[in-house]
Amino acid sequence: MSQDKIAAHFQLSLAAMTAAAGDATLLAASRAIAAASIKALEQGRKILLAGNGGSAADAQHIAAEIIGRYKRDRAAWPAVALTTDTSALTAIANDYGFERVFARQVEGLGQPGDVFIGITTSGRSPNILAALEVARQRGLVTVGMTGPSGGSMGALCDHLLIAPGPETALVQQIHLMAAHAICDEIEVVLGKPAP
Ligand SMILES: O=C(CO)[C@@H](O)[C@H](O)[C@H](O)[C@H](O)COP(=O)(O)O
Ligand SMILES: [Zn+2]
Repeated sequence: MSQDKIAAHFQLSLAAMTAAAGDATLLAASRAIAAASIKALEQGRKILLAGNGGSAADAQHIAAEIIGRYKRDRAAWPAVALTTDTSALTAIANDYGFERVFARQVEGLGQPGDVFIGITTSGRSPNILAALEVARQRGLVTVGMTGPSGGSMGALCDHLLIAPGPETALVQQIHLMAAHAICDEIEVVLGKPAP
């Protein structure tokens, strides 16, 4: 691979990030997700997250920022990625189908007032849509993070962040940038140094 070709990946990323930075709808959604997360954490609720593939890694990354820390030393806040327990994932997939792997965990772990963040760049992953449905039925705040093809998720989501990336990888990059901004806001508002 030529260096020019590698540089082109960075240029594409730059263009996608520039589009995202000027996307008022995305910025408003990010603010709203931060506010909903702050409200839930203030009330002692938790944040659940799920995604497939790279978005599973993003779910884990975001959960780690919240329960560990982003930039500030402060109390731990409850956040769980539903992508990590291979025993639960394989049992649920084996017994109920892969479509239920997150929905079943939301059913077991989710409480009214918790936040569920479902990440799907296409907006079409059945296991994320099923989990959003269960989350809504159980009274969780439902958040979707998706790409340009995921607009129909809006029917299942209290807050929907649509990243204006032209392909999955760039949508993922925008999701992660938005998530870091959201974590930053949560820490600024709630973060006091740990005792
Ligand atoms: O990371 C990547 C591509 O960058 C892949 O692993 C990607 O996440 C997988 O193909 C996922 O299955 C895509 O699912 P989704 O984002 O459409 O819900
Ligand atoms: Zn990837």
